[in-house]
Amino acid sequence: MAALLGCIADDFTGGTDLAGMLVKTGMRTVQLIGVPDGPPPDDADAVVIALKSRTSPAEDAVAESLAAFRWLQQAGCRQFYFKYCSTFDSTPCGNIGPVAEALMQALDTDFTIACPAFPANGRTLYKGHLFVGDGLLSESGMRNHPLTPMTDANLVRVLQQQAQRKVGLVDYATVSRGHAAIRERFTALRQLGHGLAIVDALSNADLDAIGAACADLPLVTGGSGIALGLPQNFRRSGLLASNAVADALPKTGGLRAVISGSCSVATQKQVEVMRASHPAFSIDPLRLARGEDLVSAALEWAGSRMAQQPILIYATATPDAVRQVQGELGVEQASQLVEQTLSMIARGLVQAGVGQMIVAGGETSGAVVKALGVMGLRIGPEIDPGVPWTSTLHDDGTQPLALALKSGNFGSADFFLKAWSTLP
Ligand SMILES: Nc1ncnc2c1ncn2[C@@H]1O[C@H](COP(=O)(O)OP(=O)(O)O)[C@@H](O)[C@H]1O
Ligand SMILES: O=C(O)[C@@H](O)C(=O)COP(=O)(O)O
Repeated sequence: MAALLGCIADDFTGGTDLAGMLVKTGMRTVQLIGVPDGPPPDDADAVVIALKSRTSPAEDAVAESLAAFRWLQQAGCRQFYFKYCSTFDSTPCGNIGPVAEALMQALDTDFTIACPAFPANGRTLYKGHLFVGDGLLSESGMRNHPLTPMTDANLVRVLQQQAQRKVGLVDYATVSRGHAAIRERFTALRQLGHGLAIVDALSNADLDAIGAACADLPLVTGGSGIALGLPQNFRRSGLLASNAVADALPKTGGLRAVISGSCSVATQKQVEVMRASHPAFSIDPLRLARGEDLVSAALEWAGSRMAQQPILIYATATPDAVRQVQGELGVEQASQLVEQTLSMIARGLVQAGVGQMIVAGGETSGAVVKALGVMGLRIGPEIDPGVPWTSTLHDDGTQPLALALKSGNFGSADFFLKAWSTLP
């Protein structure tokens, strides 16, 4: 049977976050890296196409997202999902609005929602304002993000700056009254000429109600949270089995390594914790810019060390250090140098016997996964909310690798240490 839900994720960690959420709710889910050439898998209830488009210019993000959409449409999907970050990460030019509107046009629909809420990870929305933990988005570590600094927590305003259509709000007073009230508000907003609506949400119960209200929307957009409520719609219409077990992974072996190019607050703590007890190698972008071969140096350093215990290779740095590097090299060049270096190191590590790897950072994961020639990911058990283990799929017979793509801001402080124990 054809897949039911067709998803387009704007980065690779976001893709596994969404795919993990769908798997937890009993949908058999496959994540594909980029738009595939071949036919769709015939045993998936949901397909996530992961792009690396979050920081691309809007025209490129739109073109890639439309190509993914067409493939998913041909695969027979009945509803479409545009997944972006739970902290609404977008560059100052912003491509969440343009991609959402291009997909609306392709689907010939005049209304969709935008809801990045993910309460299990502390992302809640109230009166259109996004909170990260106890504070506003604009007061969180996201204000210092190297590529997508978020300095305004009012998402109605942020999305309106990126969109042509009018952006409205489904506020908490409505959401707390349940799915029928939410649906009525959709109708009212439509009649008032709004094409997009930010939706408040504080809890998983709110996400269930929002999901139910979205049953007839051809397109939903959001973080991974609102995926919680969608599978139930397919069950109600008899399209999805009620108790599918969807997170089985093959056993893998091999050496263990962590690659981190994320400078987010959670990753900084995780790097600090791992460095205290495990071998760690730091990548300095200014040394890279001077032409030093840190790929060979890191691989040589890793050599015998990783036979003993998991190793860490990281470019993770404080906001001040990142600002200094970006001041000298420029934002683009700094991130490209780091991403390219980490992905070449990842490839070298796999060639040297690493079979289980954690990659921290969305852009970083995109670069690494591409360098490893991964075609798709099977989704396995969750390590922490939003981060599942996955197993790589290759089209050239390469052995699968156990890979965890960790979003910058997800995971407990000991994530890099404890994750191995949840591997099958
Ligand atoms: N020390 C550094 N200086 C400048 N840029 C860096 C440094 N370390 C990492 N970066 C870049 O910062 C970006 C972090 O983004 P990403 O990998 O998406 O992490 P996150 O998931 O935390 O957002 C990447 O492009 C990475 O190459
Ligand atoms: O929704 C989320 O927060 C994540 O799934 C996500 O997209 C994180 O992106 P990065 O922080 O760039 O890893």
